[in-house]
Amino acid sequence: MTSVLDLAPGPALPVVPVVVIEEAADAVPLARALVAGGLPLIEVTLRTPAALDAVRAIAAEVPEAVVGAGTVVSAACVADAVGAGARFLVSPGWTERLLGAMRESGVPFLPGVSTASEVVALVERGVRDMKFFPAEAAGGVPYLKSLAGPLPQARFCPTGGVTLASAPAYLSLPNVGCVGGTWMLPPDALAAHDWPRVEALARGAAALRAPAGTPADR
Ligand SMILES: O=C(O)C(=O)C[C@H](O)[C@H](O)COP(=O)(O)O
Repeated sequence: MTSVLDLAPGPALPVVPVVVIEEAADAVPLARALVAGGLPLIEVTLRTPAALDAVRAIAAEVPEAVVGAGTVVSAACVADAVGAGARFLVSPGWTERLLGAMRESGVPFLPGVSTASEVVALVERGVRDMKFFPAEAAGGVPYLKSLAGPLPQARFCPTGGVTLASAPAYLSLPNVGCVGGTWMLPPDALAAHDWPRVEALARGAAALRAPAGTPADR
């Protein structure tokens, strides 16, 4: 199956913006700002009542975006997200049941891990791409560096506490395909509908170099 990391058109993307949306009406202008800034792969977290409507609106009205769902923590979330038009799924963790539902959904998925045993268990189940969450709190760059030795087959999207300043160190690691974060979507900019600011922050994130050797570079 296609990896989430390979979904966006064009060159490999260094950053997946993670959206926490309060107002579904903001979804389309927000997605357009992210796309204009160069971040077409958009993860909408299912944390707010507006999330599914936001996924639906972006899927219907922003064809340049590849919208997915985050905070997918149950089989019901998988069904809701795919039903709303999510083209990929991201979870902060995983269970056998959730992994089964994500596999059956037919769309690419990134299950979350924060320990070596969880990585081994996913590799054992044929999953190579995973979210490393919560990246900073779980050990950050040194932790991922340590995993690359014994588990080089796993490729990570570190998310959780990652910033514009810390992203380059992650992106320089051989086992990092991209990073996820919310820093290009400050709550005050969203509340003020300051889409030019979101676009500018997205542009800064998109300008971070995608790691060499990510699929689009091969
Ligand atoms: O909701 C989810 O599914 C999550 O796993 C958590 C998010 O990926 C992080 O909360 C990212 O947020 P920042 O730390 O602000 O970059």
